Formats: sequence, C-alpha cells, structure tokens
Amino acid sequence: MTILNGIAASNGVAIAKAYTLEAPNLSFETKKVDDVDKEVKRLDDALAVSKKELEIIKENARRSLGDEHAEIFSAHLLVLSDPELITPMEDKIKNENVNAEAALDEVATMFINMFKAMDNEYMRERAADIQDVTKRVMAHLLQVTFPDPALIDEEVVIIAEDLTPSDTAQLNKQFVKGFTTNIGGRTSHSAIMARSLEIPAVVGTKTVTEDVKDGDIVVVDGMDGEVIINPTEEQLATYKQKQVDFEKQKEIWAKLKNEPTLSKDNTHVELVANIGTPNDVEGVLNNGGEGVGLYRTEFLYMGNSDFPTEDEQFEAYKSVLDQMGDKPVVVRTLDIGGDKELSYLDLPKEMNPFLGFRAIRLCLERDDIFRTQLRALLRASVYGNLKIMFPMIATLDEFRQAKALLLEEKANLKGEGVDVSDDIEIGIMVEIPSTAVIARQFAKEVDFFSIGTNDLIQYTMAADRMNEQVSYLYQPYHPAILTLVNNVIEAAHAEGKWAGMCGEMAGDSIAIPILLGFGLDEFSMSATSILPARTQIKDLSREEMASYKDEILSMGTADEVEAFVRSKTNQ
Ligand SMILES: C=C(OP(=O)(O)O)C(=O)O
Ligand SMILES: [Mg+2]
Repeated sequence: MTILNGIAASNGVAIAKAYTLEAPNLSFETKKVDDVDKEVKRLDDALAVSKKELEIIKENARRSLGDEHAEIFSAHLLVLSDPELITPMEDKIKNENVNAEAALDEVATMFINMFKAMDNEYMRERAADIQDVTKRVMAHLLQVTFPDPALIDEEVVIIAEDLTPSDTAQLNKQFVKGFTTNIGGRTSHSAIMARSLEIPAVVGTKTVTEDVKDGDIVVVDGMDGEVIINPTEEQLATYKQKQVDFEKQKEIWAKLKNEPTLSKDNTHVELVANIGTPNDVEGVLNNGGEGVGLYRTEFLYMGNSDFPTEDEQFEAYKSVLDQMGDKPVVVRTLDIGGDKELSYLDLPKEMNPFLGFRAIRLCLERDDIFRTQLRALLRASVYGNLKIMFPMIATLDEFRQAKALLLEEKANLKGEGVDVSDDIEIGIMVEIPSTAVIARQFAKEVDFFSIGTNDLIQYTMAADRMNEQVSYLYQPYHPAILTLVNNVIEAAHAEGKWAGMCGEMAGDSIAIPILLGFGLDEFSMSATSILPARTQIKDLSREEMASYKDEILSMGTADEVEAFVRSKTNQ
C-alpha cells in the first residue's frame, strides 16, 4: 500500500483498477520479407482493426459529446480508406520486399511532410490526421497496446502524466471512475472538465505514473487529494464508506435544487454554472443552476479537425440557449492559447504561452475567425437570454475594438434581414491585473464584469496555474487578490453594473462568505458545486459578512484570512 498526496481536483471517491495512459513505444526495424502477400495482408488487417476501433470511438464521442466532437474521427476514418495512401504502401511491400511497418512509416511520413509544407491550413490538418492514424495502425502491426480512453469497457481509474482537455473529453463516465495525474492544478483544464463530467480526480501527484502498475487497485479521493495504491482491506472499507457518505450528502444537497439562492438575511445571489459544451447543460439543470455564467466556447474548436463553421457554432449556441429557456447564458468568445491548443491552427511556439498570443489578442488579429463566431452568436441571440463576454481583456482599447466588431457584424446581419436581439449585454472577463486595477474606467463602458480568478491569481502572484511546484503561491484568499476582487465589485456597483465571478474561487467554501460580504452578484462554478454553495449561503448573513470586509482586506496573509473566515463560519 502507498499513499500519494496531490491536489483535490474533483469531488467524490473512485475505487477501481488502474489503467495507465502512456504513449506506446512504436519503434521498429526495417526488414526484408519473402512472402509479400502475407505482409500485405498483415498491413490490411492492421488497417481493418484500426477502422473498427475508430468507428466505435466515433460513436462513443457522438453519444457522450455530440456530433461536432465526433467529426474528427470521421476525418481519421477517411484516411484509413484513402487508396492514394494505402496503395503506395502495398506497392512498396510488393516491389521492395520490405515489412509492413517500414512501408507504413515511409509512405505516411512522405505525405505528412508534403502536406505540412503546404501553405494551406486544410492540408496541414490532413497531415495531423495521417500522423494520428498511422500511430494506431503501427501499434497494431507491432502488437503493442495503443491506449484508448474512449475504448475502455471496464471500470478503471486512469493514471497519466497529464490529460489534455481533448483526452478528458473522450472519457466515458460509465467506465472511467476517476483519474489521477502527475502534473496539473485545480484550475488546469483537465481538472475543470473532470468536475463537469462529475468524475473524482486528484492531479499534481508528481509520481503516480511511476508508482502505479496497470491492474493495481487505486483509490482516488477527490475531496482530500489522496491517492491510495493497493489499499489494505481496512482502508478499502473506509473509502467505500466515504463513497456512501458522499452519495448521502448529495441527496441532502439535492433538496435545494429548485430553490432560489437566498442568504440567511434574504439577499438573493445568482448561482450559475460553467460549461464547455451543449451536453453540459443537462448537468447544470440537474444541479439547480440559475443560468450559465461561463460557456467556454473553445471546446467547440478543440474537438474539431477544422474551425467550426458559422452554422455549426450557431447550432451549438442555439442548443444551449434553447435548453436554458429564459435563464441567462454568458458566452465567452474564443479563448485559445495557454494550455488550450488547436491542432489545426499553426501558431509559433512561445516561451510563455500564458503570456502570449491568445484569446482576444488572437481574435483581434485574426478577425476572420472572430467575426464568424460573433455572427453565429448574434444569430443565436433570439433564442434565449444571451450575454457575450470577451476573455483576457488587458486594455480599454481591446474592449472597444472587440465591441466594434460585434456591432459591425450585428449591423451586417440586420442588413441581410437576419433577426438579432437588441438586448444582448456585453461584458468582459477580469483576469488580468491591469483591468482589475482600472475597473472604474472599464465599468463606464461594459455591461458587466466576470472575474476570472483562475488567471487573475496566476498573473497577480506570478505563479503558473498548471505547475504544482508553485501551487503554494496559488492563493485565492491572498489579500492582494481580495483587494482586486473588491475593487472590481465596487467599480461595477458605482456604475450600476453587475459583477460576477467565473473562476473556480466562486465555488470555494472559504471564498463564498467573503464574496457574499463584498457584494458579488453572480457566482459561476462547476455545476456540481452549486448545491453545496446554495446550502452554505442559506446559513450565511450577507450583512454580517459585509461587516468583516475592512478587517479582511487589512490582513497580511492568506492564512490569516482563512483562519478568520473559518472562525466566523464554523468551518
Ligand atoms: C474562468 C477563467 O477562464 P479559464 O479558466 O478558461 O482560463 C479564469 O481565468 O478564471
Ligand atoms: Mg482565464
């Protein structure tokens, strides 16, 4: 038995067999073969098995994530049936007497290099597709396991160095009971996705991939951030009980599902959810969300092999608005960059991607991409209560430019006779310290603020949100963070605007009383945090919390703040 400590990333307890997600060793030797027909058959068999697998994966992705996420696998399937690619491989075996591995590798590499060199985005994507598919076929030829989270068909806990957001998107909740990784933090996007999938997760264990072997029994305690490898009978019983207790707790929370969020002294605050795809809306409604406070639209781009078209985006936005009825839906425009990459957008490697060419910076430069999204949003606006916000705004100028493009596209659509709502609020994410500092100036021009603490904390504390070695600096209750947050809320209210928060801090049980006292209007969090937060707020007095504001803001450390809040709220 071994116990590892990591960062608690998603609530719940998972107990299952380990499934290690590792890149397989695909090295091979080029060999001469005598029986070329047998070798061609070996290649064809590997292609056929790969095809079968991809069809299953595509169907799983379609069922759990929707059509747009499944499309990438259609592109992969096309590669496997393309005679222009397969025939030269077969010819190579027949004419040069080489083994299937060598023929596959040489022909695929030639096409990949050729497509990559083309000044055409579509062809460069084909290169990425061929690369992906070749690995799968090669693994079959070499008879090594190709880890496929989407193909798992027994209950497992996934063990990985890290999970990309698109790996996470492929996980099938029915079988993947939890996951644990070496790296990552509570606000890395794999952790955020784990919470929307409601899968227990512990990230940042540093060594779990070294400590666990396939088939070990692993307990993932997503509440306390512990991973227990091959637990004793006694420990197993303890964690099974913890699972049962957690389910009971959820039943108690569920009683507030259809209640408004009212503090003890009857102040209403809005508890809304963060989502990544239209499929997440079900979880929002099941967890009593009063709206969507952050729709991260980049997942629509990430699950695709090409930019989603205006119509595809329109369908996704309309679907969310339709499902939410008249409840507010805040959609954030494309926030790509940082740990969110697009395989088909060839951007230069950067030294500091989190400080680089991302989000609104990229959208203002590539206004073709941006305008397509804005048009799709505007067309969808008549189907519900849409609000639009721009990510990573650092200057007033960026906001003005983004808003001007939005208004331009609105006028264009109206000119084309398309219906567009006239009541769309336009706001910004406050996640860059410069914007938090001059929130007063911004408040005169925006309709609302949504404070993105995941980034605001990393930029204020100069501590990478993904790096567990500096996670001790990632301090939501640091007086510097609280001062910025308070500044933003006061600035909004001085201009009669509302202020929300969509960073993970909004669902944190120590932060909630502080934010309630500061006067935050809207709390946007993982859907599963909504009912615990509503339960907590019911027992808090807004007036009492407000009376502690000055004292909290004058404290010197996050620890002092935490101890103070705990003492006042019995935590
Ligand atoms: C909500 C935020 O955005 P994201 O986590 O997508 O960067 C944030 O930065 O707080
Ligand atoms: Mg952010």
